Amino acid sequence: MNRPILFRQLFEHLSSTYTYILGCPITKLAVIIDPVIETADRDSELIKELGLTLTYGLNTHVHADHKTSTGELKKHFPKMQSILSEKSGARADKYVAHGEKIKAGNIELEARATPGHTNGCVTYVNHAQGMAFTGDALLIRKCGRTDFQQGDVHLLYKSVHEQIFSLPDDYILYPGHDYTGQTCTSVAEEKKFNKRLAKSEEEFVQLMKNLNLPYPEQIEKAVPYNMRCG
Ligand SMILES: N[C@@H](CCC(=O)N[C@@H](CSS)C(=O)NCC(=O)O)C(=O)O
Ligand SMILES: [Fe+2]
Repeated sequence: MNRPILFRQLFEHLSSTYTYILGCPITKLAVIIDPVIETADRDSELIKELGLTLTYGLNTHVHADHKTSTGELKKHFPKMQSILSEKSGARADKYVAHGEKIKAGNIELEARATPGHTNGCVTYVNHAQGMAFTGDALLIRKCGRTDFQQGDVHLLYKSVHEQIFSLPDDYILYPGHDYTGQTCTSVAEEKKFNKRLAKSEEEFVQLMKNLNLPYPEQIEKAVPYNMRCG
């Protein structure tokens, strides 16, 4: 019998960040995606309760709105290695390139480079379960902003259309944040209903120019911390 993977979606309310745990039921090896410093103890306790050991701590990008807990989690799981894109320019134990596979027992994630929100953004795709972890490249019905950290509106449009919308329609997409209480979406839904990316590139560029969002409250502290502590 193919036993289902262990999967948890966790929320950190100060930055509205989602953290994901994926564990192999046989080897008990696990990965965590986008863990947050404020919830490091909660996450490590849950991982231990599930009988799992962390192999990798993945960041989808260098976050601007919160500090990552990949450094902190190494205190609980000394063999854990942090992972970031080779394009991020930040410190990490291991760098991933486009197309590279990350394995922990029967968990396998394909790293797809999805730059545009930052130049080091990665979407991690679990083909066996039909799931993708998009970080801030794609949020439910919207997307990450492109007005700091080497943001590039044209590149984001290309990344999402070529690397995320090209996945099978029924793949479930798990975002880096949600500010409206939603948890996940699907490729089919976002191709049809995304308020920014379902539009033409020209319309998308205009929309993104006029977002007028205030900078994240923690940006001054979070970016330098995440550059050296992944
Ligand atoms: N108010 C929040 C920050 C909100 C924000 O800017 N979110 C980012 C993702 S975190 S880098 C974003 O890209 N948002 C796009 C959007 O349309 O909401 C805070 O102060 O932390
Ligand atoms: Fe971000």
